[in-house]
Amino acid sequence: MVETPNPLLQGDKLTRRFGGVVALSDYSLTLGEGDLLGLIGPNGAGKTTAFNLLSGVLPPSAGSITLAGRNLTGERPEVFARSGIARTFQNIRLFRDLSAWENVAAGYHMRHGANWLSTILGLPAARTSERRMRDKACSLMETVGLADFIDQRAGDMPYGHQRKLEIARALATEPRLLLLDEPAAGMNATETEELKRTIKSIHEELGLTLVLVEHDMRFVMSLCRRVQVVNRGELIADGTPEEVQATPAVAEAYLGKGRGKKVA
Ligand SMILES: Nc1ncnc2c1ncn2[C@@H]1O[C@H](COP(=O)(O)OP(=O)(O)OP(=O)(O)O)[C@@H](O)[C@H]1O
Repeated sequence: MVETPNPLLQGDKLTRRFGGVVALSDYSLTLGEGDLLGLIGPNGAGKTTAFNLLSGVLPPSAGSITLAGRNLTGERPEVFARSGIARTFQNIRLFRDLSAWENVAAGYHMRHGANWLSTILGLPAARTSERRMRDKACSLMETVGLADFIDQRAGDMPYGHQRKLEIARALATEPRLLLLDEPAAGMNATETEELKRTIKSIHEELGLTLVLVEHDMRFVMSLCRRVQVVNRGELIADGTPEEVQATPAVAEAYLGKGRGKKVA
């Protein structure tokens, strides 16, 4: 296990049951500022459940979640978001008919609250704040490599760009911790490489703490210095990519399912 003094996030013995199904059992996670963690595991292992608990989408059946010393256990997702935990979802959830920058601006509204009425009425203060928001949104779109797509309708953007736009929108909530749920899902090799660069730059330049769930092993192992593996709701490994790959339970978790998937 990894020791982390002054943790940013502490998930302690998190358990989630759905009727008789234990989706996650006694799962613990401690993250320091600036950590970049990959969470992997076979289908149905409990990864999405872990993300749902860490972002407040679901309350845990047992256990606790603390962000920078504040106990968030049982709070609503909005409270998690305002406290600084942002996430993306497996399925793209953009406002398809809005422009790319407006989607990013929606993230600012989530964080700071929106005065939509003054925006609609076109009051001068609202116009100034809209300009400011557009500038901020553009700068984040630059960070994720979408500077050329500011005014494009989100629904018309290529798939890989839409996924990066979701990341920009999550960044607009000014998170302390960003959870990325299968960010490379459905991407081709070029898009995946671009995404890797984007995540690296968010991590290194913005110094953001990140956790990502991903099925693409190569992607996780080459990006994350720390990897956790869950299987059947239980944490079975937590360490460097090399340590995790040398853990017999990890090979068993993948190979034992008869899928012959190599952990590499
Ligand atoms: N809302 C729910 N109701 C009942 N069972 C659920 C629910 N959500 C998840 N489960 C069960 O909990 C277990 C863990 O599911 P989870 O979606 O967290 O796994 P996962 O690792 O994200 O899987 P995948 O890689 O396939 O997305 C599975 O057995 C799943 O069927």
